[in-house]
Amino acid sequence: MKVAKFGGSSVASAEQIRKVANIIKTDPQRKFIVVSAPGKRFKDDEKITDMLIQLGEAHQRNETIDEYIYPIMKRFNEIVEELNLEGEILENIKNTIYAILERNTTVLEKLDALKAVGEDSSAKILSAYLTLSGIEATYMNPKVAGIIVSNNPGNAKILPESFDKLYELRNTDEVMVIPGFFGYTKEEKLITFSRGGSDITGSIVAAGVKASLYENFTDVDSVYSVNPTFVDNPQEITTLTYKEMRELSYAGFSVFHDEALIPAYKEEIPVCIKNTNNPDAPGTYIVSEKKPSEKCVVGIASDSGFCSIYISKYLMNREVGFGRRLFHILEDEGISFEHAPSGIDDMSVILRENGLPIEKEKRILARIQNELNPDLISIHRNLAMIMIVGEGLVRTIGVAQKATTAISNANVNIEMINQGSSEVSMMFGIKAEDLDKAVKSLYYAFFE
Ligand SMILES: Nc1ncnc2c1ncn2[C@@H]1O[C@H](COP(=O)(O)OP(=O)(O)O)[C@@H](O)[C@H]1O
Ligand SMILES: N[C@@H](CC(=O)OP(=O)(O)O)C(=O)O
Repeated sequence: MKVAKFGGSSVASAEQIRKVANIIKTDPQRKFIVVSAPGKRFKDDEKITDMLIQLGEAHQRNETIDEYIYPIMKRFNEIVEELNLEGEILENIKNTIYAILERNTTVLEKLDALKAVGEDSSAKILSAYLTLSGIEATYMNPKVAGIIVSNNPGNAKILPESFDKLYELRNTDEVMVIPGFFGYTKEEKLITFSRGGSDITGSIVAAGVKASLYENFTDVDSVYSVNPTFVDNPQEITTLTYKEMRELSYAGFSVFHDEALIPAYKEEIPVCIKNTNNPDAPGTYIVSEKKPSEKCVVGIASDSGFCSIYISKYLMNREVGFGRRLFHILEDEGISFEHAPSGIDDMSVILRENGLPIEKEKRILARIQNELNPDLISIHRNLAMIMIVGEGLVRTIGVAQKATTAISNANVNIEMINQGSSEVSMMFGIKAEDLDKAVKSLYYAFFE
């Protein structure tokens, strides 16, 4: 039996939902369906999740909310009407939104409950439409399904007891439609995963019911070897290992959430990325092992929005506990770091820029200065990271030289190189403004 997750672009309109129903119809193995909230129908369209967040923020500011609720209801109204569904669903969505706004909960809990309305409504709409189309289907709330999560609003983590509970759903005769993106704490509080988290729900359900395949339906035929916004018609990837995909999605392949691989990986459930608009295309398979290929690099991922804290102190290597004290300061300030390359007298800590707002920057620099007494400390913002990924990297000579030559041919300065800790990737830090030319040059060096 298969778990199929349909992303925001797959449920963005009535037309897309009809395609989804056909895909479910053509394969009776597709028993567990996970859906996102309606996403973008065209480039500059708005995602329902973003509209719900704006509504929540306006409510917090005590603004009138009608102008925020109206476009949300208009989107759902169009979908429900075009699919000829009962208007009762719309009433239900509207009442849910108002009930959340009136509830006496914390700001973050309220925002999470609002964000979940998108996925929850999609699941109700799709199950009603499947039933109308003659497929026995039922809406299944994540609480009833057993998706139990930690109490971290906007960043839930799955709790291990969820999987046994999900296993009990395994022998269903009906198609079960589960909203993605959220679960419930043991105290029954609704908490969402991080953005893009319906992929995580799909993987959790696949692991729980021990599916034979987790299909992730989106709007591209496959995972491409580079983000298609950088290069026209990039090469398609037919097979990736979990390790490769984890690195690539962490580093910017937004087609699949980087946290979504872990549950499927632990149960060795293959994942297939497929296109709702072209379901006959074979898609990209993510598996535990693949035949060694002649290509050592499978993908080049990149992301901007990083910054680095650079610290230099003569004889740092001899100062016992220097690194620990530095990380302790970051921990104390609630900051997680991404990478920490170091030398004899120097250390850099790479962070996501949104984790280091300007108001925190001053305090942290002062603490590092006072508590670690370095010779030099500086912060560099607007950095981008490029990750070259492939299981073949370890056994291929000359990859670093090929990559650095490609970056220098693009006339781009490398601010940082990180290789070694992960056997399947090599990372380069550059200025964000140089990202486009560096990625293009790397792509041509490795794939053309
Ligand atoms: N390497 C890549 N291969 C394919 N798609 C990619 C890649 N990197 C980024 N993307 C983007 O991911 C998008 C699909 O992910 P997403 O927008 O989350 O879809 P969904 O609406 O199905 O959740 C694609 O349209 C594409 O722009
Ligand atoms: N709707 C949520 C969760 C999600 O997974 O969406 P999508 O499938 O559109 O990436 C978000 O926008 O974050």
